[in-house]
Amino acid sequence: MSDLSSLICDRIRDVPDYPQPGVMFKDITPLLADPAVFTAVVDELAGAYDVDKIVGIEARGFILAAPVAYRAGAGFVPIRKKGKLPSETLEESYDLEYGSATIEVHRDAFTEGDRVLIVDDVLATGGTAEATVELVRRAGAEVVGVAVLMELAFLKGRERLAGVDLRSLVIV
Ligand SMILES: O=P(O)(O)OC[C@H]1O[C@H](OP(=O)(O)OP(=O)(O)O)[C@H](O)[C@@H]1O
Ligand SMILES: Nc1ncnc2[nH]cnc12
Repeated sequence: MSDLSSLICDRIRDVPDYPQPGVMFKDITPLLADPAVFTAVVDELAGAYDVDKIVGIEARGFILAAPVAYRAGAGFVPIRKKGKLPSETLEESYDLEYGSATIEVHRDAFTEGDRVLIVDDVLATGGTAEATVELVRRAGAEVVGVAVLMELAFLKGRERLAGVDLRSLVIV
């Protein structure tokens, strides 16, 4: 395991049975509160891709994706839960580890052919990431990759992202 991966592991707290029995919740708030680790994560992701836009997924994805966009000199595009974006949207519905949701992106969020990196905190079943890839492509952009802090390998989310470059800073 790399130095950064072990720092990340040390700063992610396991919370059993949240938000429902049987789920081991990966809480990133200790990592966010540690300036050295938070900065190292943002720098690592911002330096690894040549993209026009970074996409962040509400809500935890925003916390990582916005500083990555700033550091990379890229634009930031929010993917929001249904009903929060004010202009015309595209939407996708999906299931995740502990529920289901519908997400949206503004129809005009991208310039045709924009190269895009999707950033989120956790990849679990992959439902959220798969729906986001679909939305970005429907909106006319190219998905260069998906980057997450932590991948829960036993939920096999990676299998739902066939053909997509997936980078997980930690795989558990
Ligand atoms: O791989 P999946 O099974 O789809 O799960 C991963 C998603 O679940 C969490 O978001 P959540 O919908 O809980 O929203 P939040 O960021 O608002 O807490 C997490 O931030 C990912 O986006
Ligand atoms: N176990 C988990 N911990 C944190 N975020 C999640 N999103 C989906 N499953 C999760």
